[in-house]
Amino acid sequence: MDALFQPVANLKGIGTKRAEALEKLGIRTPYDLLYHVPRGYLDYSHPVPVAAAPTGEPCVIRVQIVHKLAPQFIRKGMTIFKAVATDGLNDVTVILYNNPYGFQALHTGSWYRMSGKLQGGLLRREISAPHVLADDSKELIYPSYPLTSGITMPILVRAVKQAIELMRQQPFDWMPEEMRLEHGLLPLTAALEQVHFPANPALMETARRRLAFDELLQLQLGMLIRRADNRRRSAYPMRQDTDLEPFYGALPFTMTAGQKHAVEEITADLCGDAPMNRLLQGDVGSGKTAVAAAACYFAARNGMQCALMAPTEILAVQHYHTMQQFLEPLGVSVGLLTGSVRAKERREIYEALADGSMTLVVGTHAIFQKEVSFARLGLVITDEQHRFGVAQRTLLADKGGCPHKLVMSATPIPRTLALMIYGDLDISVLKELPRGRLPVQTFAVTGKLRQRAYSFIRQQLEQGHQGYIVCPMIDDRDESELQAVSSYAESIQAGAFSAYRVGLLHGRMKPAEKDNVMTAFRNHELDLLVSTTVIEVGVDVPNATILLIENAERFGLSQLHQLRGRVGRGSAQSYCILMTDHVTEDCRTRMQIMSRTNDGFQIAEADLQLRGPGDFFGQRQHGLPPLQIADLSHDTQLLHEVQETAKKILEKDADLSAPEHGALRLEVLRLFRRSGENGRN
Ligand SMILES: Nc1ncnc2c1ncn2[C@@H]1O[C@H](COP(=O)(O)OP(=O)(O)OP(=O)(O)O)[C@@H](O)[C@H]1O
Repeated sequence: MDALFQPVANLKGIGTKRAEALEKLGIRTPYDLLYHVPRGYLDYSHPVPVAAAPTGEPCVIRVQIVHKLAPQFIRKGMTIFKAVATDGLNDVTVILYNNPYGFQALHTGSWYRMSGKLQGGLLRREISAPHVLADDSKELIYPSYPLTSGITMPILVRAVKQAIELMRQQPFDWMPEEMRLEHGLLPLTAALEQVHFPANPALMETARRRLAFDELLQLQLGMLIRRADNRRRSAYPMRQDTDLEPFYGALPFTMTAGQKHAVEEITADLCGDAPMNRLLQGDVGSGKTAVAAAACYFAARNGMQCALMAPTEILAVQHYHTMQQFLEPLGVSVGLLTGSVRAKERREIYEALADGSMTLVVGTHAIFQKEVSFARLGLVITDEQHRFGVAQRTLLADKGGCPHKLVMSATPIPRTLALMIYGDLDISVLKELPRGRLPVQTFAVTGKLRQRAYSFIRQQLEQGHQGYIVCPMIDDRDESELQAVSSYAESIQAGAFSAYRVGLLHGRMKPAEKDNVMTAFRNHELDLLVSTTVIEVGVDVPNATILLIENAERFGLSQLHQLRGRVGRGSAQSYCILMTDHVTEDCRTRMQIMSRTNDGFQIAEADLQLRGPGDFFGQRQHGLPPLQIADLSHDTQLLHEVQETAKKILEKDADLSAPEHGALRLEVLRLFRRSGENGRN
């Protein structure tokens, strides 16, 4: 078993240079190679006759080399090698580019299977740069691996075969047989072998299932252990009898039962000995900010300072105003710390935070600066939505020993998935929206109806409401796109909306300019705001009742839902118009889903199905180790089984310290090490 964990350079055909290249793929040992699973497979088992091969489509043919032509030297760096082959009935020309070794390996008179795309007419068919396999090969399904420069497919295949051989000599499996049989899983050695060189497609699936099970189980265990670790730390416990009534009494509305319940869960955590690590999940507009404010008030009454981090200046300013409105009348001092706060004010805030005279600071990543120190930081609130990296969160947490942490997210995700992704957090969910909210009515229309849509918007503005028009920009730095959005705003101001006050907001504006526009919109000095997606997260102007999204096809479902959440935040009926001339099936499906439901959970689930978890989570830094085999959106059944298993394992052995869990523990560490960070602390 030892050789499996020695440097990969020891394998035949690898050496130091290739070992360095493999390191780029995260491969250091033969064991790592075993987990470098194929991205796909080339299945040579069903060749078709040359005459029946569809032009330009991937297929496999079985041919004999008839004769090889002289190489054609085209220019420096380009030599073409050709051979004529036949399947017994029809000829096909095999073409290789700059591949003398591949050409040498083809022998006249021998039979091969070739995978590629056929081109040319019926009389002169060609196959360019095919993957080639000797016809008498025992393995007909071949792996196709992610590669890196200096490592070709044959090199990797040869190395993987050696790694498999090493594992075969001394098979091992961390999973007890009983568990394996209970879940119908292959032994580890067989699974690793079959995932690389499957005897048939069914076995490949079974092998993947075993490895996906392992991966998910290790992820789940890692998250749960981290949660348990967190519980063992000690935090400053707050007083249970802290009176929240003054806060509730000063709120301009009555909290929903859901909000109150979330506040209870949070304050119970704050009174515990261990630091809180909680996710507050709620659909768009569900009132998470008020819950966060209650938590800040509670901490403040206990003499602790709080930090609330927003992703953009616009949101930081908005949260700052909200917190001021809710908390300052109750004697809680609130400060704003963003990149555009002037140096003098900033210094004052630094001082006030350091000497403890300021209780709550709201800001962007400006809060991370090393000049910022707190007298007694007790609570840190961030928004998962806000794409703070784990590293940044850690930085802030470091500023105050072991503060309580609350993460807010407006992306409702299915429960099994949440248990996995946020396995290290406790979860509070806001299920209902504040009373009196009406679902946003949503329509998908084509550009032909633009004038009607504008007239509909005018009706809303006429009634004293406000509206947004969102113009997507692919690239914020692209001058011509920026120009297009600006001209759009100018042209509607001069035309369809000449009787109204139109504002423009885009990502390239200076923070102070953005702030001015948002303030004007909030104060109803503007009726209509043309905006790029900077309004996407969290902007809260309840008087806005109409939203038009141009080129709606450019957005994924979750993003459309976020955008739509900018209206329907008051008691008036709100509307969302999705404008698109796109007619693809996928786009139509998205528009239909949006028109049909306002339920964030349903939308998130549909989004997950349509795009897969990679895109769904997008650039958001959720701090999860990258999964190589399992697919969080499709392996739902497996997720259930894994969660049950993880629970059972930890009930008996909370930190996997029992000797029989030694190997499993190593695997968990390996998985988390792959993510390059120590996670969500
Ligand atoms: N219980 C309530 N009753 C009435 N209005 C409420 C209540 N709670 C919050 N609101 C108001 O609802 C609006 C939305 O609240 P908030 O901005 O906290 O939503 P959110 O959950 O942060 O949404 P998003 O994820 O879209 O930012 C705000 O204008 C807020 O003042």
